[in-house]
Amino acid sequence: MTHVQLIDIDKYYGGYHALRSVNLSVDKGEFIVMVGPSGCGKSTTLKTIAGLETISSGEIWINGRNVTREEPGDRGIAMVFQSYALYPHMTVAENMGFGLKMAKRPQAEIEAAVKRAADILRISDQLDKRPKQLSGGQRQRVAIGRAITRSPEVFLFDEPLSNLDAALRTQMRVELSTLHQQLGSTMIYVTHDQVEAMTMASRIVVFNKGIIEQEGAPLNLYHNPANQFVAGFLGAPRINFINAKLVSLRDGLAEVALEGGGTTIRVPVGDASDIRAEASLTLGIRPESLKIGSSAADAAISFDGKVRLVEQLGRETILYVDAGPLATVGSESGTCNFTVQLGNATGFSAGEQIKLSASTSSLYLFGPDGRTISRPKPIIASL
Ligand SMILES: Nc1ncnc2c1ncn2[C@@H]1O[C@H](COP(=O)(O)OP(=O)(O)OP(=O)(O)O)[C@@H](O)[C@H]1O
Repeated sequence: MTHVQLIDIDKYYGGYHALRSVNLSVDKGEFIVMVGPSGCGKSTTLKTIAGLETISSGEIWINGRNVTREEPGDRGIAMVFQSYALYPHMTVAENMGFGLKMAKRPQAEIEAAVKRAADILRISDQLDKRPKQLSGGQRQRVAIGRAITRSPEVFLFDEPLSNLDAALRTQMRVELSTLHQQLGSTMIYVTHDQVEAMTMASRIVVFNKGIIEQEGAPLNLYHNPANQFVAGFLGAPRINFINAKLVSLRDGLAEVALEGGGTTIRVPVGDASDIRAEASLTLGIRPESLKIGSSAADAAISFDGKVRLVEQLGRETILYVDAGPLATVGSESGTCNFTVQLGNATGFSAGEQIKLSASTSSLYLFGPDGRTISRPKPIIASL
């Protein structure tokens, strides 16, 4: 059942067009995570749902009701911000019960709601403390508890974990996912953190310059990006892009010349009949698809490189490799950098010469307009 619906939302800040015809349907109980580069309109979208920003045109529906012109307090939502915005002079219990007190609910109901939320968030022993006596993680739990006590129809989260250290963030991520399972509420969540997006979302929505580029289940977006922007945005380390040119296109097979490398490869493509020879294309190779040596099965592309930096993370090893004349996109100062992600590989050192290869079945190809025209074949596990 559709729970939150944004219909053709446009938002101008003065002359600046911050949201451009945004359409989004959120089902009851979904966990939507909105991602995108800084300034792309994520927070604005969240604030328009909350009613903290008016929209220039379009409609917002929550639970079958057109709330476009309703006050924030009447929309049945609760929002948790990056800054916890707790009242310093109130106890934890008073902070958590404040919304209900303002709504003039009976004291017994407030106490029961605070107790329930505190039990869920495991802060029952902190209720008499003041915010300054709490750790960052505990404060954020109080802020979430304040949202829970109001039994909202929809939770909105604006980067709620970004002020916490890495360990606490991981813990809170698990707790928020558990909370979502327990409450079964609709949650809409903005983050810059890829891991949060990939692990918490039932659906990720990728924003760019005020539009939605693509939405879908996390792994589906990762494996089937609609375009170069989404492929470049999801994935850490980031996908490698190489400039290329279309030589010819025949029987669904594109002959593609890699710029600078003198290498020509053949890639099966989907609908690319509108693309002419000599058109500029971009080849994409995920860091985990690059193999050392020419070991990639059906190695379609292989080249020599020099290791510039080795990052050993225990579970995995990341190599940053300069690879001669090939023209990678987005690398600093015109150098050609490839990122290679290996399992826990030891024995590599800066300055070392290596050979890299990738198989045809692991390549992405993007058209002149950025649209995905070829993507890796899905791996079908043999039983
Ligand atoms: N109150 C405002 N007045 C004018 N422009 C604004 C206002 N709020 C946001 N903007 C502009 O609208 C655009 C979208 O802002 P928004 O805060 O939604 O981005 P965001 O995707 O949440 O970014 P970030 O990830 O950096 O928080 C930005 O270019 C921003 O500068």
